[in-house]
Amino acid sequence: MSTLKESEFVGSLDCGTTSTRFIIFDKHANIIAQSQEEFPQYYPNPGWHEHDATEIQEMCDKVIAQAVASLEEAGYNRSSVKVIGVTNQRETTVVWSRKTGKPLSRAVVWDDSRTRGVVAHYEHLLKTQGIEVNGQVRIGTDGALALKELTGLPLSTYFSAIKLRWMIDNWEDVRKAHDADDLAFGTVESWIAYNLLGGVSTGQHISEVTNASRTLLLNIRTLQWDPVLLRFFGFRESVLPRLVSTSEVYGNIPHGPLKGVPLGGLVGDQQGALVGNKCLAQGQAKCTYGTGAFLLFCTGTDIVYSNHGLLSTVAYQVGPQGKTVYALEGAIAVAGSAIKWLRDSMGIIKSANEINTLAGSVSSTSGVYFVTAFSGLLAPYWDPGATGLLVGLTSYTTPAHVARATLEANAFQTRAVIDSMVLDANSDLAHLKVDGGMTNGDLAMQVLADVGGFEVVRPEMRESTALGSALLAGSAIGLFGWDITRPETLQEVNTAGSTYFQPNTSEEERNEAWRGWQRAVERSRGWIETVEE
Ligand SMILES: Nc1ncnc2c1ncn2[C@@H]1O[C@H](COP(=O)(O)OP(=O)(O)O)[C@@H](O)[C@H]1O
Ligand SMILES: O=P(O)(O)OC[C@H](O)CO
Repeated sequence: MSTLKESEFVGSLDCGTTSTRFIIFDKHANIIAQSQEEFPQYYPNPGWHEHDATEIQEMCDKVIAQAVASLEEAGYNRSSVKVIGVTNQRETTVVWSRKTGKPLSRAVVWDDSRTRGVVAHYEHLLKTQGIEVNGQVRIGTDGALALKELTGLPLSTYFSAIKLRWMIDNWEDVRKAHDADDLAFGTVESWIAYNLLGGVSTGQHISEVTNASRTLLLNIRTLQWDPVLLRFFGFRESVLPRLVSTSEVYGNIPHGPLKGVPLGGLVGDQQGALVGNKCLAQGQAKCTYGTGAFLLFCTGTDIVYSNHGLLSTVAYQVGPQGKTVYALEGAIAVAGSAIKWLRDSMGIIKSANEINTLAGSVSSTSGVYFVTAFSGLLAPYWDPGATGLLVGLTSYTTPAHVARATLEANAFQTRAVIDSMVLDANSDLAHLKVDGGMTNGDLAMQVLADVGGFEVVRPEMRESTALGSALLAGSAIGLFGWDITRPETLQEVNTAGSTYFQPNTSEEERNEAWRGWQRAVERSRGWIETVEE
């Protein structure tokens, strides 16, 4: 007879860019068991970044099995996991065959910038032929505006439709599958859900709306795939998944350690972190520092269109009939990945955490700026022609100055996004709630406060992304009385304390440093001069 205890927990599978983790939470968001694994990154050419979708799937299976084993070691029966949610790196584009259920190519990762030429092509198309919306051709800057009104997004290498176009045009297997109506397109949650729910035999081809709002194919007002966009990018309708909400039961897991458990939440990781931080209502914001950094500001049920380089995106939709809640987003492509680059490619540090010690060994960068534009610049600059730039070097410069400049780059980009957010949302930001791997570094957080001039609030339990998908999944089955649409039901969740970082700089110092950063950004912009369509 089993001596394992029965309880009630919720599981969350967090498939980030760098690693995959499965975390089992109790009703207060205490972590009962967890497992995390990094998976391989492929950089086959400058600016290219790929994942193997099969490896992602295998890693998901592995971390689930490991966390369930830890749960049992902690004395709990696996049947205590009542529901699970999934949260994921967004925009990364996966293509697989409907017939075999196997990937047709590597996945193209969100920060991959090989598609500059595709972007140039569609910019040209907007200028010369425009886009037909409601029988009216909108052309040139009005065409770009039409695209922004439909999707909330600008044309950029960042979004999935651009990547999918490149994959169909350049990879023969993908093109053949598209021609033969055998191509299934999905962002990462779509691929994970397909496999979790049984793969080719019983799997469902679904996509969740926060993820879909990053494809350039979703109409963010109607929350439907838009035929105008499908025509503009030239895809067959058969490639598209069925749209689902952020919190509902999509099906039960048919086999494996969690056999029979419902899948109740799917959410893009940044929106997951917004929910996990309980920023559910208009005016609440958070910034997550993982591979990249993403500041989301909840705008409630209104879509706020940015005039300062931010994205309008879906924050969540609870249930198929639920109201859509939106956010303004500042997406920064490079945050923790610059630290990983210092570790893996430059060998300046041996572990990510070491950047804090190295950067802390000097009190300033001594004039060094590092524009970490490894795949162009996203918000608020949107310049695919920018490249990484280290400037202000002298013979006095040491790795410690470069390390500190890397932390400052992150802080300057955050300030740029916040400045835009203040202008667009017409509201000031007194403090910034943060989470993600990079927030483990105390110095990284102090530099953020010093450069930004605002208070940084770091929660004790900062697996907010995973917690968000757990809350959405729990809410889908009414576990613990959770209901995302009634924030008061979440009051008992994650009440552990926070650490506060206050700025230790004068406004004058901050403004001087900021001027230096802006000059450095100007020099990095447009470094790639010509982009072939
Ligand atoms: N102590 C630390 N100080 C600064 N950065 C760190 C630290 N620990 C991890 N990181 C950075 O955090 C990133 C991983 O964060 P994580 O939230 O797990 O990312 P993702 O969700 O993108 O996979 C890595 O790029 C790493 O460089
Ligand atoms: O893996 P992260 O946490 O850097 O998040 C990636 C984003 O979802 C990309 O848009």
